[in-house]
Amino acid sequence: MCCLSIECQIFIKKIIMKTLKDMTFFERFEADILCGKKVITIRDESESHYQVGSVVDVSTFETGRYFCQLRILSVEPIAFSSLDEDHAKQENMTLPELKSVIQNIYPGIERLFVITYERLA
Ligand SMILES: CC(=O)Nc1ccn([C@@H]2O[C@H](CO)[C@@H](O)[C@H]2O)c(=O)n1
Repeated sequence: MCCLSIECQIFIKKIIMKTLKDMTFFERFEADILCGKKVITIRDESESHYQVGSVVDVSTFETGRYFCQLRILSVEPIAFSSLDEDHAKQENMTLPELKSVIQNIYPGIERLFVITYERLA
């Protein structure tokens, strides 16, 4: 039995549902996303819940500033060791750059997910 009021439970559920539909990016990637040079993101398991076909509101990680909406096209598992030039190209980076960025964000994590998206106007 939950001791919170029904209003409180609904409020918490709304926050959770909104959080699951949001995505954040580091500010330095905003320009590449907006001009279509960066068409994937690579995330760990905690961010692998995005539903294919859903539309997510995107904001900056640093300040929470909204900057676009993306439609999720696919969510596929990928091992860190299997990342290749094709992934790097879709990130608008070289492969060593991409691996270094990911190692900084997700140190020691092998099990990752490639999320492909399209920007909505
Ligand atoms: C802010 C936040 O919550 N998390 C992340 C996680 C990842 N990324 C970018 O996705 C690609 C592969 O990981 C690279 O381009 C990353 O820098 C990001 O911008 N923000």
